[in-house]
Amino acid sequence: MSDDTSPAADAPVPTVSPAARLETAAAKASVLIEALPWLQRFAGEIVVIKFGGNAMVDRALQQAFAQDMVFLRSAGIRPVVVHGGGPQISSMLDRLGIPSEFKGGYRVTTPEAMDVVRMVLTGQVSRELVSLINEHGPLASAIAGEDAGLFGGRRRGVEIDGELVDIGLVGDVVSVDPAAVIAELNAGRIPVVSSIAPDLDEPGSSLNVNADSAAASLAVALGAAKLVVLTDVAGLYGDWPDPESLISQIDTAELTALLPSLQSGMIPKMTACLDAVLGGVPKAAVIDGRREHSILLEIFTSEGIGTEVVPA
Ligand SMILES: Nc1ncnc2c1ncn2[C@@H]1O[C@H](COP(=O)(O)OP(=O)(O)O)[C@@H](O)[C@H]1O
Ligand SMILES: CC(=O)N[C@@H](CCC(=O)OP(=O)(O)O)C(=O)O
Repeated sequence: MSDDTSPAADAPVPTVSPAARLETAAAKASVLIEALPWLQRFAGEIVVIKFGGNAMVDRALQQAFAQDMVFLRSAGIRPVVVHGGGPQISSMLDRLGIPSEFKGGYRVTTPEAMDVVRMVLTGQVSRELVSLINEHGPLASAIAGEDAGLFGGRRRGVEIDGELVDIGLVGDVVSVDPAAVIAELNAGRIPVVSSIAPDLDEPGSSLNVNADSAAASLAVALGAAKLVVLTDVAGLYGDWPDPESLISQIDTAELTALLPSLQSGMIPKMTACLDAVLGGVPKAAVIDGRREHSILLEIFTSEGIGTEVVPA
């Protein structure tokens, strides 16, 4: 008797021994069992995940990320995605011939650049992520920080060599009304949030907010159990770029002391983790988004991966 799934008569005979197959099956079972305390710990909890622009440029990584979000949702966790898009914004500004530079890890944002930031984050990056997640079911919905009063922002400069430097339409999130995100979560959806905030001091104008910082503000407002930041390095290096200096755990006091020595994109990222944990989120982790399914390893295994920030 034969059906569609039976091997063809001339198919090669599998060479794996029954003992090896049992061993593989046992290893798979032990991975599932290792996940049990973490499934129990995070059941029903909100986890805010920041998906960084540099980890998003690869299509296969984006697809794996979308699958992971659906996995978390199906396992009873409530993921909220905050996405970046720095490289995508830079590439569009380049194509349009609009000059762009970073100061202290933040993009100097002119009104012309701000239009591009909004277009790329809400019209391109967010849409792509929503459609990838929705390949697995009608789960994801996009929310911009400008929608339904989600974020309120205030302009900020950056301190360089002790001097406050103006970087244009760049802001911090100073108020969060998470009602729209909670409504989506309660409807069983995976909210996908873009980091733009209306300027509270300039009605009608919006601010470019670093996505790490927006993710931290949202995690605090939602009372998230964890903030996970996916990026394009293994984690925080104490002595960048010495590969031996990867830090696996750091507390808020140690991080506060280390912060002034950090460079470029790590400044907003580690400030975000610090603010999240000081704001009551029990743990924040920076992990390597270049490794497929790294978020599952971070949430469901005892060791975790990358750099974990914990209260002092
Ligand atoms: N101490 C450090 N540890 C790790 N990465 C660092 C450090 N200092 C600077 N970096 C740089 O920060 C980058 C991550 O920031 P960024 O490019 O803004 O990431 P993302 O797009 O994920 O937000 C890394 O690729 C690395 O080049
Ligand atoms: C003020 C500021 O720098 N905003 C960022 C917003 C996007 C972002 O944060 O993207 P990543 O997470 O990929 O870096 C920018 O314009 O690039």
